[in-house]
This record gives sequence, structure tokens and C-alpha cells, in this order.
Amino acid sequence: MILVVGGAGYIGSHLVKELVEKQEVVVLDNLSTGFKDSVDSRAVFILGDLGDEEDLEAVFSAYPIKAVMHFAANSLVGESVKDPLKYYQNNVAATLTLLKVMLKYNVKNFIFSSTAATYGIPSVDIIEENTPTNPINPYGESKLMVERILENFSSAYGLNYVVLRYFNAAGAHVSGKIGEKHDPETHLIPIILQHLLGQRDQISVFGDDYDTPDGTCIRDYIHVTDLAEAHILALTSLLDGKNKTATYNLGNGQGYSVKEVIDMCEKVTGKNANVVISERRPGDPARLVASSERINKELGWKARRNLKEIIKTAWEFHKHN
Ligand SMILES: NC(=O)c1ccc[n+]([C@@H]2O[C@H](COP(=O)([O-])OP(=O)(O)OC[C@H]3O[C@@H](n4cnc5c(N)ncnc54)[C@H](O)[C@@H]3O)[C@@H](O)[C@H]2O)c1
Ligand SMILES: O=c1ccn([C@@H]2O[C@H](COP(=O)(O)OP(=O)(O)O[C@H]3O[C@H](CO)[C@@H](O)[C@H](O)[C@H]3O)[C@@H](O)[C@H]2O)c(=O)[nH]1
Repeated sequence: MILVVGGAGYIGSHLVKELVEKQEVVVLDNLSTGFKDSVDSRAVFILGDLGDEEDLEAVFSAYPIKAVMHFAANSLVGESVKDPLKYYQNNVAATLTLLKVMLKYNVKNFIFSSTAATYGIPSVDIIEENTPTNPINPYGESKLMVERILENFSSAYGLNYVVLRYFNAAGAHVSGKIGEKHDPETHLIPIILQHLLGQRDQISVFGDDYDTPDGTCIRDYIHVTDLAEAHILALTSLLDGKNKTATYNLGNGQGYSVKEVIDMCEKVTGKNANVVISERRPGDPARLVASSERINKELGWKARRNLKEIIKTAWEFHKHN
């Protein structure tokens, strides 16, 4: 049985939908930002908190868990700058509790949702896994701390792990039934689509004076189903003993500026956006684009869905939800 912590959230619920086809799945989630109805009904759902030892003990003593996939976190760059305590508490301290209970039950396989925010402001155009990490916000810092903890736990306790550093997750399940529904929403693509559906008056572009061709920030958008597929490969590599420790970037390898994303949303939906330029948002690097060569070479993964497909699936979801 595989334990998916944070499996009711945006990315976790997409992973669970793929994983239940292959494994028995139990989801632990406190529903702080997730939704129970996003969890595939074939998975066991348990309401509980990652930082609560009793909640964890109840799961590990009841189910024969052979691996843990850990998606639960707070993950908003801007919020982390304003409230770092929340980020170190939930992303680092609570994760330590999870690892402690895992070790007690001799569960040694762990997959961790990390982030491009660990790189800070990279000095290269295309980021590889050995590009120096130097986070510029507490969110990225909290994820890097867990990565370091995993290295130490691997040496000391024989923990096997795969760290997956996602770039910008976006898009929705092809069924249109699950997708991105953060509340409040802060992510670019859902905000643009909500505006194009008439749910917001305008789109604010956070800064057009960055050192990029059109002055707006460049990101590497990766379809949430591509992310789910990478998790399944990573899990298999741990269960087969092929990987003991590994760190992989997950991106498309292509960057799009905020303006280009807005243009693509207009094209896909056939609607015009009302765009205003506003202040830069603290903690935002100008450009984050991945090389995912390593996971391609080692596990055969490649992103299969481009920005247009990301926006098409997100649009189908937003129109009906
Ligand atoms: N969305 C992105 O673009 C992106 C990019 C890089 C990394 N990530 C990482 O991927 C993971 C999932 O992100 P998401 O966008 O799906 O976020 P999300 O907020 O939709 O999902 C997080 C889930 O974890 C649960 N959770 C949070 N704290 C918990 C706790 N203490 N105990 C139990 N459950 C708890 C929430 O209720 C939610 O269901 C996070 O770790 C995030 O840092 C996300
Ligand atoms: O109303 C908006 C919202 C966003 N942006 C910009 O759009 C880009 C993308 O922003 P957003 O969708 O909020 O994602 P990021 O801040 O890049 O962060 C996401 O991607 C990171 C990895 O790159 C993850 O670690 C984070 O968890 C995830 O929230 C950034 O340049 C923002 O400044 C705007 O201009 N206007």
C-alpha cells in the first residue's frame, strides 16, 4: 500500500488518480487547502495531520505501507515571505514528524515534492539539478531544508528517496473532473482563466521591468498529469531498488513569459483579457526554466503536454467548476 500525504490537493489528487490503477492507496490530508471530493474513490481517505504523531501512528499501524509520497505543504512564495513561521512549521517540522514515524515502522521509501524555488535566482538559462541552490524566499528554503534532511537520513538510516523539483504545475485532468482550485487563487493560469470567465475584473502582471525579452517573468509550465506520470516512474524506481537516492527536475524545458501565457489563454479561449501592469511581487525570480534530461536518461520520463494543452485542459475544468 502507498501512503500519499497531501493527496487531496491539486497535484496529489492527480497522482492518486493514476496510482490507484496500479497500487492500493491511502491518502492522509488535513484538508487545509485540499478537497475530499478530489480524491479518487478507490483510495482510502483519512482526515489527519502530517505533524500529528497520533494521526500518523494510526495510519502506519493499520496499513502495510511500503512507500510514502509527500505532497503536503504550504506553497505560496508571497505568503512565505510574509509568514515564514507557517512555512518552517508545516513544511519542515511536520515533515520531520512524518519521517520519524516512517522510520519507527521501518518504511524506507520516500518521494518528496520539491520545487524550482530551491534554485533562487539561477545564473544559467537552463537549470540542471547540479545548478547551485540558493533560495530567495522561505518557501524555497523550507523545501531545501527537507532535501538536506533526506540526505542525512539516507546516510544514517538507509532511507531511500526521490526528490522531484517541480517547475510550475498547471493544467487539469483530461476528464475535466479535477483541476486547480486553490482558495484564494494566486497562480497565473487559473487567474487568467477566471478573468476570462468573468469572475475577475482584470489580470495584474507583476512587473514588466525584469531582464527578459518582454520584461515579464519567465516560467516553465508543466502539466499536472506529466507530473503524476513522473511520480509513478520514481516510485517504481524505488520499489525495484533501481534508485536509492535521486533528485530530478520536472519541467517542459521551455520558458514562457507572463505576457506569452496571457496571449495563449486568449488564443485557446477566443476571449480578450483586460491586463494591467502592477508592482513586482516580492520573492519572484525573473526566469526559471528546467532541464529534465536527467530523469529522461535515468527513468525515461519526458513531458508530453505543451502550454496549449495545459491551458486547454485547465479551461475545460474552469468552465465547469
Ligand atoms: N503547484 C505548483 O506549481 C508546485 C510547484 C512546485 C512544488 N509544488 C509542491 O507540490 C506539493 C503539492 O502542491 P499543490 O499545488 O498540489 O498544493 P495544494 O495546496 O493543492 O496541496 C497540498 C495538500 O496538502 C494538504 N496539507 C497541507 N498541510 C498538511 C498537513 N499538515 N497535514 C496534512 N495535509 C496537509 C492540503 O490540505 C492539500 O490537500 C507541495 O508540496 C508544493 O510545495 C507545487
Ligand atoms: O496574478 C498574477 C499571478 C502571477 N503572476 C506572475 O506569474 C508568474 C507565475 O506565478 P505563479 O503562478 O504564482 O507561480 P510561481 O510563483 O512561479 O510559483 C509556482 O511555481 C513554483 C516553481 O517554479 C512552485 O514552487 C510554487 O509552489 C508555485 O506556486 C510569476 O512571475 C508571477 O509574478 C502575475 O504576473 N500575476
